Amino acid sequence: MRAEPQATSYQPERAIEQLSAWLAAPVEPADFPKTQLRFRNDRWAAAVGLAELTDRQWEQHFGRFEPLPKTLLQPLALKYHGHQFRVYNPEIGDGRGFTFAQMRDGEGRLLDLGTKGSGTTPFSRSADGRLTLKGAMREILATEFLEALGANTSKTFSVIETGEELWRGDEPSPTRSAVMVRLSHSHVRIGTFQRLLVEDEPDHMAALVDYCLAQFPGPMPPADAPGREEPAVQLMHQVVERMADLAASYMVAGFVHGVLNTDNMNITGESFDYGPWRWLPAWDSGFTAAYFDQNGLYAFGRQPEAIHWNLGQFAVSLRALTEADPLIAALNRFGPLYAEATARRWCWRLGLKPLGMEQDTAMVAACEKELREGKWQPDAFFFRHRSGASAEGELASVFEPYERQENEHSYWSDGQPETMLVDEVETLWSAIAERDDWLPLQDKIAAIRRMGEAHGIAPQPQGNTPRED
Ligand SMILES: Nc1ncnc2c1ncn2[C@@H]1O[C@H](COP(=O)(O)OP(=O)(O)OP(=O)(O)O)[C@@H](O)[C@H]1O
Repeated sequence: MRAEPQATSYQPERAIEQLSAWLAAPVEPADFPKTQLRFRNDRWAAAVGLAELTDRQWEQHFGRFEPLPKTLLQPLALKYHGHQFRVYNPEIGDGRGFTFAQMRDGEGRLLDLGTKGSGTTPFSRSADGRLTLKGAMREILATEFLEALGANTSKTFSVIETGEELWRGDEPSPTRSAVMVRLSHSHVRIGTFQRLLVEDEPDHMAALVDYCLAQFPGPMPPADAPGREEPAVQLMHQVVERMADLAASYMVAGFVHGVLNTDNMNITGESFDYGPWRWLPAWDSGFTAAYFDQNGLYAFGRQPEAIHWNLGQFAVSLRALTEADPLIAALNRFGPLYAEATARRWCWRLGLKPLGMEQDTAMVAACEKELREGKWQPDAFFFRHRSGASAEGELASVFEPYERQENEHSYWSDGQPETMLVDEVETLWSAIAERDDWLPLQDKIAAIRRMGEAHGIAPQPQGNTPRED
């Protein structure tokens, strides 16, 4: 388990510039009518040496995009394609965002500050390049709640209101605008590789593989893995490992991402792009988040399969560099890795020490049965059964052999767990929309962080990074 991100000095980087001639288009930020700071993530600002900025400086950098010292010379809109709901779309790319800066954290790991809602780019098509304030608020809530539940997620770093009126089909309009900055170990997507396949740029793809292996290091493939000396095969194994863990983290969190397209799959395994997400009100594998997902492609229980399918598209892209068999061998590790990660994460959320795959898997199955039959709201289930408590009948005997963690944090004595159900999200938004009252949101963020502390998140349980501990 990792400690609190260490306060570190600011360490600017420009690694992406090696690739930008073919990976990105230089762009200009929008000139907004106003910049009003709404959220600054000082916890993570400290991790990259930016916590000392005054609010005024913060607005200049993350609302006006005045360059941070010694990092990228110009904002870079990244080029990518992607399968959206299984249909290939070659017309995407950063249409309302760019990589603004790169830096290293206290452990030398590369981080990007990427924007959303910062203006149009060559990839905007007919859209406005903007983000709604409500969309930005939803990004804050999703990232904070996932982080507190141990998922490997991008961090919402900054939200600044920008004073424009936006028109959206899925919000009462006009609606307020914002620009968001997120912190993430990369913005290299599966769709970034798909584009290089379609554009027939194998040399660039090889350079991108090398960049990923160097900047986001991971373990070597297993000793018996075919082709394990090849960079493309190494990257495939690492990405399969990370994505299996990502899929497990969604399931154990009871989280439905909603839009698991290949352009929303970060090579580092970090979850990102929080649009129509929902948390489960009940343990229902068919529960769907996005109103436009009529066929339930990205329903709760289909998320591991969707992520596995995306990995298949990653393998197809890497065929530009290597043979099929070693890639298929890597892909075939997904199922067992997913099962292992689910058992590990499930034990973690319940505060139980793992007893081995067979027993842990049986314990998860018994919990799922109880979740369904007892019609539990999932957060309430995990809260009540923390450290094997409050179980009756079959479940009590399943928990019995487990060594339990002491629940020392006061959170576990609360009457109710923190939840992130849609009604509360709407209530938090109403306070802002109707009264410009930001206090309920601030209180909620504080409560989520307290829940994270109770889980021992301070804040990186499995590492917010692909690097092995
Ligand atoms: N308002 C908009 N203006 C311009 N482009 C947009 C807008 N909304 C979405 N897009 C573009 O449509 C594509 C798919 O959008 P999607 O919602 O998956 O990404 P996003 O939320 O904008 O960004 P990210 O994936 O970086 O979080 C992307 O190319 C995105 O940049």
